[in-house]
Amino acid sequence: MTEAIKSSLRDSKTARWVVLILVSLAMLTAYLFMEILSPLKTMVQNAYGWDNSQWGIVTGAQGYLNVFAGMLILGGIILDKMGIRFTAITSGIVMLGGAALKYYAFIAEPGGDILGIPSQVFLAASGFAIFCVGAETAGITVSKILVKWFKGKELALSMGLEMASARLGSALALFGSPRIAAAMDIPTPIMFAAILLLVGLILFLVYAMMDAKYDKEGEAVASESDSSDDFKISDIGHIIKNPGFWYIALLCLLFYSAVFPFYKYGPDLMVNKYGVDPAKAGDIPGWLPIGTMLLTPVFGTLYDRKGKGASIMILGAILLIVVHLIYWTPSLDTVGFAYLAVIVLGIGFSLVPSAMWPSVPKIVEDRYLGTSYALIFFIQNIGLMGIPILVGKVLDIMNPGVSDKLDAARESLKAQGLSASEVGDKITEMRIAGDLPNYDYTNTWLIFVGLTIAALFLAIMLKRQDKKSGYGLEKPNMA
Ligand SMILES: C[C@H](NC(=O)[C@@H](N)CCCCN)C(=O)O
Repeated sequence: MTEAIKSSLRDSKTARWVVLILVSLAMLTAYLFMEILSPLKTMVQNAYGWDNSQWGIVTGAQGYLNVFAGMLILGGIILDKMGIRFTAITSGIVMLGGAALKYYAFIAEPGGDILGIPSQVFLAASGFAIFCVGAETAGITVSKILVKWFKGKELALSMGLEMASARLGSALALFGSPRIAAAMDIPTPIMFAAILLLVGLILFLVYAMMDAKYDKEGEAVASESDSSDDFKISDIGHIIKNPGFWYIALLCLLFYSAVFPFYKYGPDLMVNKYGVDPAKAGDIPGWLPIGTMLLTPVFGTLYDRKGKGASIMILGAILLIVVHLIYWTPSLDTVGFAYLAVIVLGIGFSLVPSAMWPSVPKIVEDRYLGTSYALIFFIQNIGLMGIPILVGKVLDIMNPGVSDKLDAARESLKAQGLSASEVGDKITEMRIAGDLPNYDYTNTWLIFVGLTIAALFLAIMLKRQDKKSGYGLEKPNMA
């Protein structure tokens, strides 16, 4: 009888799936906020006069605290020391705090400079940097939650479904945000997304109650004492001596740098190169997360059953080169090509992660797994920070005078007493009519082409190292 009560929660399929729904929806809200501003680049620039470098400062803020202040590593240590409940709730609060600051930057439109950066840009970047500390920590916490509840059961499936839910969050932001901004104003979608983060925090609180019950039932002792997912500073020395770790970490950096920053610049590319209406700027890039939701589990199953992990990563990198070459080629400027490229990107962005993440346990020993994932995310964040900044800077350099012309038009409209939203709408109209210039992305897009070529090179090196070290990347995961 006592045994039956003890094991009731963990063995309850319903409880497990309730946990999965709670944390998946919480991650949906996190990924939704992560991309809420991405499809608004054209509108934000038209309304507030940010140049591309300033856009890069805000969208690259993902890594300021996670990389420079080592918050991702600290998040791993906090998770290890303070446990799942504390870290889940704290990360929810941190995300909400960062989101509130970002919203304030847009609603208050503060004037003046902070550290030589326009106050609005500085506060929006600070809010996003804080939010991303919470979001990355929430990501590693949710993985640990799923291991706790699903280990030995439907673990891979639960992880796939949680990832699909997160991708749905990105898609909702890309499709919904510009429509809401066009119908209302720019701060409104940010406010909605912040309110959803509050819902995400409530979901984490509900989860914490279930988790406390689970632990009370005593079953958790075994799983909590399984320290394979814990972050340990002492492990770092062992991990970085492994060449396979470096290949996969750098591949992750290059690969994700060619994809996630696409969310930040792709919608504006659609407006400037393909003539898409800014209120629908996220529609074409929005098919990327939808495609990956469906395809990642398919390719994951393929890898589980048939193997060929290193080859899958090589194929994924080749597809990414094709995609970015299509976006780069000036003559391929009809919407059909934009859709074609995003479909191929969806296949590539499903292939690589479905092989990359399950390959890590083949390269590093189980006891170093938690630390390895945190380190890979840390290295990945360097790219997620650096690439948006670089793309913004290069875009400004490659388009001399464009921001100045937009600024001059904005100033004269402001002088007529129009609000930021009204100025934005007018500038948009003038750009569509050809009275004001658009940005030419051609040379700038070579950054993405270069990243994908480097990713292909690393994927080939990883396959060679696999042959040498016998990681078994080409072997199926299932016996
Ligand atoms: C699993 C993986 N997640 C990450 O790579 C996170 N470190 C970064 C998420 C940033 C989202 N803009 C993924 O989402 O594939």
